[in-house]
Amino acid sequence: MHFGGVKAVDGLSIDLTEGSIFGVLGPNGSGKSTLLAALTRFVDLTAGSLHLDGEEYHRIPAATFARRGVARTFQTVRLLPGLTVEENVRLGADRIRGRGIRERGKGDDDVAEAIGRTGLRGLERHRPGELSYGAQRRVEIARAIVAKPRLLLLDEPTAGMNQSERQEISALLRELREEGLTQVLVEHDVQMMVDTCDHLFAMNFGKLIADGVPASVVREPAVREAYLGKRWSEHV
Ligand SMILES: Nc1ncnc2c1ncn2[C@@H]1O[C@H](COP(=O)(O)OP(=O)(O)OP(=O)(O)O)[C@@H](O)[C@H]1O
Repeated sequence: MHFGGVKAVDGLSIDLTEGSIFGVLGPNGSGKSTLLAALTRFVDLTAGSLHLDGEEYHRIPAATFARRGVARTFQTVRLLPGLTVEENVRLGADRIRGRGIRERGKGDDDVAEAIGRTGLRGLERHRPGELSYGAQRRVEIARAIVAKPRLLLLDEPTAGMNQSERQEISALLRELREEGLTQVLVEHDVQMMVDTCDHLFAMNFGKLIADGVPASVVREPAVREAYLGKRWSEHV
């Protein structure tokens, strides 16, 4: 992924296997969000290819690609303020199945299940503005999982949260993994990444500088130099 002269993601090759949580770690501007955007077809690749179940998908339009079972959450909260929690979550199912939000009834079980799995029961009728920031982020996760994706990409889901809210999200992601949901998680909180992920990819200047078991990756000198040197003491 190049933007003019900026090599946002460059010569990167990764494999995601089913049922694991993959973390992407790297300093600001190292290409993490661009990688997620590419994986979900939000941007076109400059070169290279993407495969899902061995099938190429880098030319499939983003709108139809969502139906292949890939969902994402964004760096900033993107809920519709005028809708209730339940209606916001239902949007995730409607987007995939092409239904209108007012068509009630269908998919209600899925909506209730996603709300339950993300710990939002009792808040269905609230609007996002009435919820804590942590709860708003959980609504986003509920909206992303309501259509039962196979792959969930999360861009800094705990940004702006306190320690206990982060632990809550980490536990939720691990629960979803136990149910078989493969995830790619971008986060700056190193300890959370080590605690949550099965595998880490470390990036710098758009390139992969290390990958493997989280505890080993964060000990690699190149990773510490690129990222942890400055932040390690803040996070661990
Ligand atoms: N649409 C764009 N046009 C031009 N340059 C871009 C665009 N999107 C990203 N970039 C550049 O690509 C590089 C990687 O950006 P990206 O947002 O992917 O990094 P990041 O690792 O997600 O950073 P952060 O941790 O701050 O979110 C940066 O130099 C950024 O300025």
